[in-house]
Amino acid sequence: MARLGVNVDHVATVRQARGTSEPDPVTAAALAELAGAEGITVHLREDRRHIQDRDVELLARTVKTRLNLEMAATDEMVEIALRVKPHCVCLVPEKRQELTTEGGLDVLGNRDLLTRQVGRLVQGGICVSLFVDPDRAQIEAARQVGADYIEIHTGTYCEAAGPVARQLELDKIEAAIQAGHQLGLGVNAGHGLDYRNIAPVLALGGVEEFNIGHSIISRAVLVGLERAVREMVTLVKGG
Ligand SMILES: CC(=O)[C@@H](O)[C@H](O)COP(=O)(O)O
Ligand SMILES: NCC(=O)COP(=O)(O)O
Repeated sequence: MARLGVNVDHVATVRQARGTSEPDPVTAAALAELAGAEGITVHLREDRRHIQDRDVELLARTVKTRLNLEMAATDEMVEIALRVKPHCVCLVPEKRQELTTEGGLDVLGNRDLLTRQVGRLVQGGICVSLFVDPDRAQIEAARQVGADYIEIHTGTYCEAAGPVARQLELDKIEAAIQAGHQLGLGVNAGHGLDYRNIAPVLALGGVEEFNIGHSIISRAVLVGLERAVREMVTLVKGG
């Protein structure tokens, strides 16, 4: 049975919008684990737009399940990972202007860099995953550069308009899961998954961990709003 890893980046997005200390993604991670999450994911972006270094350091000490640190394959990030020792690092592409990750890593085009950075992380005892599009050539290259896992980018499937396009993307994900297994890689998946679009991907089987963030944090804001308002109404009424 697959595991759920909860990405708490967007708890930090709300905190950073005010520059205060709340809501704290470290507290959110603990609540996610209490609710049954079997992993916590954070993306420490080079521009520090949401998750901060302090979050990663505290999460590395407090997460009781598995901490999956998403990051670019830069020297700065590899040095942070080697110091804080998350259970797993997922190397992802980053562009300064993007709103969120727009695709998988070009492993084929960055073999030398990735071989070096994956090697440093593996030597440091950290399991390494590469965030890739569902593309056999990229998955083979992930194996060649020494990754333990791939995380299949599901964003294109999630955004596909109409059943034909969506089925096409689902077929690519199915082939990618098979390719990963044939090559002896662990297979995770994520990006853009929500309460509706996850079912067909789950039905494919073969995915060890789903990393999901935006849809869970968005839903938490709405399902938690009524209670939060009631608590403030009680205070305002002097209750
Ligand atoms: C790699 C991936 O698919 C996501 O975790 C993404 O990197 C999240 O980044 P944002 O939270 O900044 O959208
Ligand atoms: N790696 C995918 C992830 O961590 C969560 O992505 P999203 O659900 O926030 O799109």
